[in-house]
Amino acid sequence: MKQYIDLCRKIIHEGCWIKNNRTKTRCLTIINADLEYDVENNQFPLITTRKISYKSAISEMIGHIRGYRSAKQFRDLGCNVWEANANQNKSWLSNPYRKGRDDLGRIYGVQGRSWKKHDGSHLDQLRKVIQHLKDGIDDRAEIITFYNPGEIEMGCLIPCMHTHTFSILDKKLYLTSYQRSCDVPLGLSFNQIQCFILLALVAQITNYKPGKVYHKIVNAHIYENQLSLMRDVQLKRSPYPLSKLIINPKIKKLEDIENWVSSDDFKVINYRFHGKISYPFNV
Ligand SMILES: Nc1nc(=O)c2c([nH]1)NC[C@@H]1CN(c3ccc(C(=O)N[C@@H](CCC(=O)O)C(=O)O)cc3)CN21
Ligand SMILES: O=c1ccn([C@H]2C[C@H](O)[C@@H](COP(=O)(O)O)O2)c(=O)[nH]1
Repeated sequence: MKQYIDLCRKIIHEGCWIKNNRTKTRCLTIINADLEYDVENNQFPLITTRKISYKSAISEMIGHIRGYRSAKQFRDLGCNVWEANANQNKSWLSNPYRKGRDDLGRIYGVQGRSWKKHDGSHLDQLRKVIQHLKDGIDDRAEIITFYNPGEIEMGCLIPCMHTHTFSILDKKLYLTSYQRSCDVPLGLSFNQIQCFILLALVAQITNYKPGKVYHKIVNAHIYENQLSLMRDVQLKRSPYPLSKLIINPKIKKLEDIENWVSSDDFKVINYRFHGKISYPFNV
């Protein structure tokens, strides 16, 4: 929790006001943040200074792993956070690539699971990385990237956590995750959980001990309409000790995640939290 609180304080003390054209809202912004999560010692980075819907964050990650492109698919898994980006942003609603209600376009998992190649075939980046790791291979490019500059206009949003690199060191698996843009009050509460479970899950299905996640953020911001809740409510609270995460040991392969895994396969132990805070969501 300390690193999250320090980041929020840093944005408030050192941030610059930047007008964001997409949302028409000003953001207090800093450039560069480095966070770490200790998966080896099961220090689950679930925010304690407000109640977090962690099941929704876990379901979102499962959806990206499955390559979902519709807000309905996310909803059916128990994650409602893509509804607004699919159906409320004016420029996406008039985008010719949008395939009707709930469509998100070629975002995140669509690129991760079916990157279009020059010859018309598709590349499954995640399957390649998992196969390599299982075979003990780290080619120093065990990279899954959702950022396809040639298809940006085909999605409702440019992927925020856009690249995940896995590394093997001393029989342990590490993850470095890159994020270009971070809504610290809302998005980061989810993204920390997602980085953690991505390493924990991939380590489990490739038979490695998990090590750490290194989470590298470029633009970290607090929207103007979120600032007083963060400064005067959330940051006034004292954090509780971190919780632990138990993942169903029956999850053994990628197909399990594709076919039956849900947020019910993730149990959070000892989650103590302060009351709910409803931050505004800027579409
Ligand atoms: N402005 C903005 N911020 C984001 O964090 C964000 C986007 N847009 N667009 C795409 C995704 C969607 N994400 C979101 C969107 C909403 C919540 C949110 O409203 N969270 C509530 C609880 C929601 C629930 O109960 O499921 C929260 O209080 O954390 C979280 C992540 C992260 N992303
Ligand atoms: O996983 C996510 C997804 C999105 N966000 C936030 C970061 C920004 O506030 C918006 C995206 O807006 P852009 O104008 O495309 O940067 O969503 C996040 O924090 N985490």
